[in-house]
Amino acid sequence: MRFAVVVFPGSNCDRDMLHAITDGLQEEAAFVWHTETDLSEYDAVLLPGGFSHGDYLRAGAMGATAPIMQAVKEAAAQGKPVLGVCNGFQILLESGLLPGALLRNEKLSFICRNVPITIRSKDTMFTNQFTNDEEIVLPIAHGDGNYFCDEATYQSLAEHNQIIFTYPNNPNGSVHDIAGITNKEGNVLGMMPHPERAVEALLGSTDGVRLFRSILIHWREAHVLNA
Ligand SMILES: NC(=O)CC[C@H](N)C(=O)O
Repeated sequence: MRFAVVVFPGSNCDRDMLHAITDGLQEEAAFVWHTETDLSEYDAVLLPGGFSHGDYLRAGAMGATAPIMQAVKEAAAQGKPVLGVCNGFQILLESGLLPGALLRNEKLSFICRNVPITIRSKDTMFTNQFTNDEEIVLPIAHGDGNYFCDEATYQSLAEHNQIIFTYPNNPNGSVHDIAGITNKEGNVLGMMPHPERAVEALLGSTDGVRLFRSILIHWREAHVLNA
């Protein structure tokens, strides 16, 4: 399986993301610069964390206008897995691929620590290696991680099982403790916690590998086992 790691000016988790795929998952991954326009040779698209364009204007707002985003939208429309982590989540929201917005953390300070995360749905291509209500540990590292959507959007997210991760101890003020959501089709996931920083026991958690393995297993079931 071939993963694209999209790199924006100011991305700083792109190498961790590549490492998670090539070393954690033992699959292929390549960097794709934000000015590129074609992702057709990839099976999945990863938008890494960081500070694209220095978070100027709003975090993710300028990244969302990059030439590569048209190709990301095409990949999403084709049903390919698209994962945005942290700044990648911010870019997915700003580009309209996911609903809602990420505001400044409630207490206005940058938070960088491991936190518990609850799996709310294992029935996705990103979470099939977990169990429902399982608690895992992932690092967070953000200043703008306070997820917000209006009540109607929340009701729709809940109704369509699009809320995938929540915080049992809400660190940033996110509405309804939301840490990660998918689109209605379930193939675009945005999340604030960093699975790519949780792929080695030495660094405190390997729970992130199970998320990447979920994508691989889903893809193999759809493309290899049925071939
Ligand atoms: N680790 C990150 O991706 C940081 C995200 C973002 N720019 C913030 O501080 O909110």
